[in-house]
Amino acid sequence: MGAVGIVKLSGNDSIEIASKVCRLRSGKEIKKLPSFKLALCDVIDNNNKALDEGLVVLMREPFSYTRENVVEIQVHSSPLIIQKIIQICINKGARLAEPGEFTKRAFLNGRISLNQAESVAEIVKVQSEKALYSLYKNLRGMFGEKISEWQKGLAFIQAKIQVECDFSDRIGTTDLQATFAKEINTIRQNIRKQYDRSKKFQNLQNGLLVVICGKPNVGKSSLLNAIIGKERSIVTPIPGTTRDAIEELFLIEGFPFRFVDTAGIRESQSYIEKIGIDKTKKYLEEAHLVIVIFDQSQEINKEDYTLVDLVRKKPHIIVLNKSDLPSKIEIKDVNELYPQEKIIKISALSGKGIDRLLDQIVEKVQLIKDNYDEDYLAFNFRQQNELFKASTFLEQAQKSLEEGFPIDVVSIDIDEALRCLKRINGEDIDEKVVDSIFNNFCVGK
Ligand SMILES: Nc1nc2c(c(=O)[nH]1)N(C=O)[C@@H](CNc1ccc(C(=O)N[C@@H](CCC(=O)O)C(=O)O)cc1)CN2
Ligand SMILES: Nc1nc2c(ncn2[C@@H]2O[C@H](COP(=O)(O)OP(=O)(O)OP(=O)(O)O)[C@@H](O)[C@H]2O)c(=O)[nH]1
Ligand SMILES: [Mg+2]
Repeated sequence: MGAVGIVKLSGNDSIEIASKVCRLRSGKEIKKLPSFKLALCDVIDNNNKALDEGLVVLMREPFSYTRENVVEIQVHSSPLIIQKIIQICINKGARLAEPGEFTKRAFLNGRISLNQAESVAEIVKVQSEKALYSLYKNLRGMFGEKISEWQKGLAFIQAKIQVECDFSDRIGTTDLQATFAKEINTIRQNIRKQYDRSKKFQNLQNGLLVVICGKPNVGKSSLLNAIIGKERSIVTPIPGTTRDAIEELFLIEGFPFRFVDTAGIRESQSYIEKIGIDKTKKYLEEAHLVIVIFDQSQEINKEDYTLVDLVRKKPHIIVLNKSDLPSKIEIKDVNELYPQEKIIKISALSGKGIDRLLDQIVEKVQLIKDNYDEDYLAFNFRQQNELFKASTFLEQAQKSLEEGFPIDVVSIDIDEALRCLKRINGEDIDEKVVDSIFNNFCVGK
């Protein structure tokens, strides 16, 4: 396997510009090439001198990425060659694409919705395998389909409410109003569920924070190194070695985890060590999961106890390290501190038990295995916010119905909710918002 470099041109003049840059080996004219058929060519500079051989392909409007005429020139992927070709294309009348411009055109020309376009931006920076499969579904418009389904449902309820409003002057709660309220609630719950899943997923996407803590010298840094498989954190027999928190990203079963090795917690006189310990406490507050380590070759002492309160409210895993040394801790003593916790024996030094610990981490972060189904999601704050607003408007509509408010009031809230859903797909949206979305893309997308 290998990689090639591609220079992509889109727009009315793209075929003409490409004809001046590429000379087909067959001697034929580029503009006569059929779409989607590669042809061998020489790339020529401003003096008609060939600088590389390449393959060229036309994708004629409207059947292209942007729905405009697109030409791609595939060459050897040397930055110098690519740079030169770009310069030659500019001399022949092309200009550099703005960040996200190809995808923006695909959106403006109606090939994809805004939420599909946004998934392209996410795809290029994807960190976890799981996210990849979800993003593919967004890219293929499955989230958009779901939104349309909700829109249709709401529009239908809206119409039924209007009919009711025109032909009856009943005010006050009726069976019919209760039915409408129930129907709205069903859609609201689906929207809310999608919002919650999306938020949860964002946590996964950013990497779940797993904080390793324990008193000094128990083997926290050794454990971090053992998990990630490299000597990232300094290990010495001197208690108080780690001062600053050390963070490393590591994938388990396709999900990113941010593992943090922290300064050992103890009463310290050292100014620097105190700063480190404060940082540990901050990390503990943010942690999604805490790994508490004991050194089972030493008896439990009061420093171990100080940790109990700090991690009580967090999901945690208890680890007895240095299992290769004679044991001085009874499991039942640790159980007294952390009732109901399964205790895992490991040796960070030999690596024994680390796999079991990783399994336990995945199990502990339950949402990964159980609640995650590789489905389409709202991937960014903009989309999540629209879902949240839509569900709030529907809650309001439902309440108004249940409390017998005039039908117009209900109608306004449903309209607002519909508008939120529309904006996710990019309808009815401010041009400035569209610009700011695409400005955050990288060039070439
Ligand atoms: N060489 C190359 N590879 C690439 C891209 C590209 O632009 N060029 N893409 C850039 O992101 C992605 C692929 N996405 C694409 C999506 C649609 C079309 C396209 O031409 N669609 C037409 C034709 C469909 C057909 O013939 O089946 C269409 O939808 O009408 C091209 C690329 C990833 N790989
Ligand atoms: N025998 C044995 N020694 C270990 C094991 N894990 C760590 N050690 C040793 O214990 C000492 C302390 O290890 P570290 O990983 O630096 O401990 P720490 O918890 O990060 O210590 P501080 O950063 O000082 O809080 C080092 O000498 C390690 O080699 C183990 O599983 N078995
Ligand atoms: Mg350390």
